[in-house]
Amino acid sequence: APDSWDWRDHGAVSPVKNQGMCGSCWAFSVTGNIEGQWFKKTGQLLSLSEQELVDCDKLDQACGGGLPSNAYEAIEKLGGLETETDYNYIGHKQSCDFSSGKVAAYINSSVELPDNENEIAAWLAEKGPVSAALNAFAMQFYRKGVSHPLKIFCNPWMIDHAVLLVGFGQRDDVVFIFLWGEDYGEQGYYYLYRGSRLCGINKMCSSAIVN
Ligand SMILES: CCC[C@@H](/C=C/S(=O)(=O)c1ccccc1)NC(=O)[C@H](Cc1ccccc1)NC(=O)N1CCC(N2CCOCC2)CC1
Repeated sequence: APDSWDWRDHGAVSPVKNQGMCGSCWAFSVTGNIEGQWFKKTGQLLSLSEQELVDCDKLDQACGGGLPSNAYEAIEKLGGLETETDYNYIGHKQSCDFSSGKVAAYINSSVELPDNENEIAAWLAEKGPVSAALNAFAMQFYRKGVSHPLKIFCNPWMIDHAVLLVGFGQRDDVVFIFLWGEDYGEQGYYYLYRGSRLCGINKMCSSAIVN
């Protein structure tokens, strides 16, 4: 893997979004990953719909939480994702308003990444931004710089938040974590120390596959 990589420099990451008062991080994590996979396949960066998942993904619990693995399966069954413009974000669950004629991006399958941080970095640099999950405890205190919470405050077995990894290595060998709302952290980004498997960031990395 290269010493550092940042998909924001390569046009694979849409502008920072804000999920509002809805626990839809799982949907944002997955749309961000699929935006990157679609970009890699077509060269086109689309902003894809989280609201479609909140309303139509019956395997997950809308604003009450979800799992990226369920969301990939739901997207395959639905037939794909509409754009943010066609199915815009409301921030609470409504009746499903999906129309297959408006599908802008599809996926064929999904993959779980290994839990080795170097292998995750290599995969990310080659294939695109990665859906990840972690214990979000330390995030609530984060303002800027490289977060290096003590393990006792960030139990890697208490994973409760899904995010999108977009890069690594610019500073103290960190992993960039894309968050929601640009007034959060550093322009909407959270930098976590890489190399100690902090907060379980390595345990649930995944990606959609677009053939
Ligand atoms: C209330 C849900 C909050 C939401 C997103 C958090 S959040 O609100 O975006 C946020 C933003 C900033 C800091 C901290 C948290 N969290 C989730 O969706 C998390 C994300 C996650 C957790 C663990 C592994 C992978 C991904 N998922 C969850 O909360 N859930 C996962 C599935 C679970 N199902 C219950 C029924 O049986 C099947 C499983 C329901 C809860």
